[in-house]
Amino acid sequence: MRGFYIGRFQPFHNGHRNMVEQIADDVDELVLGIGSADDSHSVRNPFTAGERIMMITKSLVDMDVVTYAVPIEDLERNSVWVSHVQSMSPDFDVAYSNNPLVVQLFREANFEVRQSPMFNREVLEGTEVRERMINGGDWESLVPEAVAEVVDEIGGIERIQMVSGSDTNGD
Ligand SMILES: Nc1ncnc2c1ncn2[C@@H]1O[C@H](COP(=O)(O)OP(=O)(O)OP(=O)(O)O)[C@@H](O)[C@H]1O
Ligand SMILES: NC(=O)c1ccc[n+]([C@@H]2O[C@H](COP(=O)(O)O)[C@@H](O)[C@H]2O)c1
Repeated sequence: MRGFYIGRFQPFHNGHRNMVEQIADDVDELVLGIGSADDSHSVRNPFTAGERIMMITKSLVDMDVVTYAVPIEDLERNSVWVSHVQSMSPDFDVAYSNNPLVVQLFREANFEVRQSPMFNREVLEGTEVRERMINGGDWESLVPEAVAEVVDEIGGIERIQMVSGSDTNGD
């Protein structure tokens, strides 16, 4: 059985990793859809699709499940978004999400959707990780070690601090 789990993963954090560990109990293979793949260099979406692929691939290298990271660009039309996802992804049997719009769109397209509890959501939230990156807080403890290494390699902290200080970051 193959599952599909979409997120923006800006960045991939320990809540996402916990969700993948739980999903791995259900499926043999998992597609990770990298949502808003066309967006980067903004406060909400600082990292490119390619950078997020590196974070995810390196964070999941020890997992006993075959994973595929597939970039999915945003569309103006929610009504055809699931078809768009299917056009970019390997076939899948079940979709995983805790995002109400994503759940609704997949259910309307007759997919089975599974949700999970939120893990330590007070801190395991992309917005919190990005705020700590901007403010010089401890963001490393909220992400897999591999993500911290990728952020370092790409100069991610310098970038997010730069776009947060700009008035053209779209946020
Ligand atoms: N701590 C968590 N535990 C379980 N699921 C999570 C957790 N954080 C995010 N998710 C789920 O993972 C999916 C992708 O989330 P997303 O990439 O938007 O992260 P986020 O932490 O919600 O980020 P942001 O604050 O940037 O919106 C969504 O279905 C979201 O509900
Ligand atoms: N019309 C669309 O393009 C559409 C609809 C629903 C979700 N999405 C994307 O799916 C992803 C969902 O991930 P999150 O749960 O991280 O918000 C986001 O990148 C979001 O933009 C896009």
